[in-house]
This record gives sequence, C-alpha cells and structure tokens, in this order.
Amino acid sequence: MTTDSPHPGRPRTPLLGCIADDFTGASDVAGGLAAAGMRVAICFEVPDPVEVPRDCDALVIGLKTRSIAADLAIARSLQALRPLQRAGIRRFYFKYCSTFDSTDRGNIGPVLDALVHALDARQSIVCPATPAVGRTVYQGHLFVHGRLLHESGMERHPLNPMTDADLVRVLSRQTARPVGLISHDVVVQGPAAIQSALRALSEAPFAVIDALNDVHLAFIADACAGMPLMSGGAGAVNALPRAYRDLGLLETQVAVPDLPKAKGHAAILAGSCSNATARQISDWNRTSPSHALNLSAATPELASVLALEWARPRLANGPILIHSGADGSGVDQSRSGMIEKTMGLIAVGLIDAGVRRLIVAGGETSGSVVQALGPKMLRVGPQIDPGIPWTETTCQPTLALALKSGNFGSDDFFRKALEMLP
Ligand SMILES: Nc1ncnc2c1ncn2[C@@H]1O[C@H](COP(=O)(O)OP(=O)(O)OP(=O)(O)O)[C@@H](O)[C@H]1O
Ligand SMILES: O=C(O)[C@@H](O)C(=O)CO
Repeated sequence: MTTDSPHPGRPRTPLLGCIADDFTGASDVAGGLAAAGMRVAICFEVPDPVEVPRDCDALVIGLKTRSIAADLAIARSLQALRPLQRAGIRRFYFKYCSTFDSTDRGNIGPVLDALVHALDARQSIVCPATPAVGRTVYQGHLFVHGRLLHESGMERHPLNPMTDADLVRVLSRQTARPVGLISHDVVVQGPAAIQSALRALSEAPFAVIDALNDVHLAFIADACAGMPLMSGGAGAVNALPRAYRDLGLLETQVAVPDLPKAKGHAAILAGSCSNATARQISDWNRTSPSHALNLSAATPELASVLALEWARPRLANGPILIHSGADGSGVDQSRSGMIEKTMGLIAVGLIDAGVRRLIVAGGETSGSVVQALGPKMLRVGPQIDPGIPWTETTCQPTLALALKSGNFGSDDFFRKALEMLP
C-alpha cells in the first residue's frame, strides 16, 4: 500500500512508474523491485489511464525503443508516460541498459530530454551502475566486470556497439543540453553531499553519477527518491523501495511471489550474440539438444518452419534450445531484423506445440517474442539470477516466461532456470 495517493479513499496509485526501453530491462527492474518487497506489475502495452493497474506499488512499462529512431523512441516514451501521469503517478524512472546501449544519435539523450520536459523536472541522474551484474561507474567511466565498456565485448554489439566508456562524452553527443558528473569522492560522502552536488550542477539537467557498490546506490536512492525523474540501470531503482520506506512513502513489504505453475514442454530461444549468452549456449550444448537458425533461409517464415520441424519431435523428450548461431564475431547487422522476426514466429509455433515454459535470451529478441505471443501483462516471480526473474503471463494459455538480458546469468543459466520450476 502506498501513502501518496492523490485520492485518499479511492483506489491507490502506484508510487513509481518505470519506463524501460526494452523488455528484458523491464523484467530486470520488476524482478529487483519485487525482490525488495514491492508489489510490481509489468505491462507491454501502454494502458489507458483508467485501466492503469492500481493494485501495485510500481508499474513497469516495457517498450521496444532502444534501437529505433530517436523521434519514434521519444513519441513512444511520452505515450507511455502520459497515462501514468494522468493516473496520478508522480515519480518516474527511465530504465535503459546497464551498458548504456545506444548510438551517437540516440536514444537515451533524446528520450531523457523529452521526459525531463514532460515532467517539468529540473534534473535527472544518469546511473547505469548495477554492481549485482558487474556494472560500475567511476569518474563517469562505465566498467563491465572490471573492464572498460569499450573493451568488454560491447564494442562488438550488432545493434549498438559501445566504443566509448566515458558516459559524459557519450551522453553529450546525444543531447544539446549540458551533462554534469557527480564523482565518487562526492558519492561516498552520502545523500546530503549528493544533493548539494546536484544543486551545484543546476545548469546541467543530466548528472552522470558514479557508483561502485550497493552502499553508493543506497546513498543515491536516499538523495534522489523525491525527484520526479531518475534514470539508469536496475541498480539505482532497486535501491528505491528501502529509501521510500525510510521516507514513509511505502508501507508494504510483501513476500517475493511464487514461481510460475505453468506445466508443459520447455524451450529456450536465444537471439543474443552477447558473451554470456554464447557461454550459456556452449554449456547447454554439452548435454542437451540445440538447433542453430538457418540464416541463409530466404525468409523468416522458411527459417521458422525449418526450426519448428527440428523442434517438434524432440519436445516430449525434454527442453530444447534454438539459437541464432552467433558467437559474437562477424555478425551481419542486416540479418538482425530477420532473426528477430524468425524468433517471434518460432515462439508462436512452439506454444502451439505445447511449450508452456519459455526462456528468451536477448532484449530485442525478447521484445520480438513477447510481441508475437501478445501477453499484455506479466506477474513477476522470484529471480533466477540477478536481473532475471521468472514471470508468468496473466492470460490463457498461462506461460512461464524468463526474459534474459543478453549479458546476464551464469553459464548454466538455462538448466538452472528450468530446474527451479515446480
Ligand atoms: N548471427 C547473427 N547475425 C546478425 N545479427 C544477429 C545474430 N544473432 C543475433 N542477432 C541480432 O542481434 C540482436 C541482438 O539483440 P538482443 O537485444 O536480442 O541481444 P543482446 O543485445 O545480447 O541482449 P540485451 O539487449 O538484453 O543486452 C538482435 O537484433 C538479433 O536478431
Ligand atoms: O540493464 C541491463 O543490462 C538489462 O536490464 C538490459 O536492459 C539488457 O537489455
């Protein structure tokens, strides 16, 4: 139960609205907030203001805007924001990738500009640091498991290659407005020092902020919990429930919801070329069946038919994996749309064949699969690994769904996730 309802006595309003630029990011945030005791809903369609779910403390809207043109990303983000504003939500978090995935012409800067303006906010912090998955920021430079971003493998990303670890520089290429830095030496002094640094940066609407660990994120959450707009990875937003409780804004601390109960065949669709997914595919291949998409097939329809012909006879014998055949090197960017569409078609075919437990690896791939399957909302369950919860669709047929960010999860993630289910 939240305490800042604008209509006491009427249905409550979620305390926090989160707009995520991809579907695995939405699931990442939602899993963390649920683990921190918030009641969370994920929507993949922008709800009508009167239909905004009220029985939650945080509402996460998953968009597929990370890799599209900036003006379209702005339009879709504002379209997600407005009904939540009209429903009375007053605090927002713009969730982008903990590896800041974007190009020089978009999308984080343009969307932040638009959200700051729409919310009449003076400033937003820019905090991708998420130490639970090895993302830290020091002197404005983003590290992935101790490696500078541009040496972490992200420099080879097929859609958003990240070739500069200096986030002030990266964001300054995406917005005409000044970008400031709140560095480590300030953050370690705690919330009051962070607030005074934000005031000192009053001419800079965006402040990249350093964080190396969860203590730093707790300081940042305490300093920024009252801001209309925060932005970053899941790290800072997951620190908010405790800060809200300390401020008396959030009364509940609910238990982490149950695992999904869906029964049926199990499958994995991996359309990510990220290092972690490549390791997970190799681990799976040691003992279990997999199929690489035929990337020379003329159309997504044909590639999906071939994959489903391979999959159907095997499903009754145990879980199967279908992947895009990428090892992270030499990927041909022109194929990415075709692969995404193929994965969506395969997902529909697998559900028709009785699959009810589905893991999808990759943010864009998850977007494509979820859009093809069409659930509007997900119930969030417990986390499998940091940033990856099991979720369950709320429509028929009920599916257990795990949307895994490309670079998240242990090497044995696929097996571990499926073994968790009852
Ligand atoms: N072999 C390949 N050749 C070219 N493109 C590929 C190949 N395999 C995958 N892709 C494309 O690369 C993109 C990978 O994006 P996706 O977001 O699914 O994974 P990711 O970037 O690793 O995940 P995340 O966004 O969660 O970090 C998709 O558009 C996918 O279709
Ligand atoms: O922040 C992350 O790294 C993930 O939630 C994500 O957005 C990957 O697509």
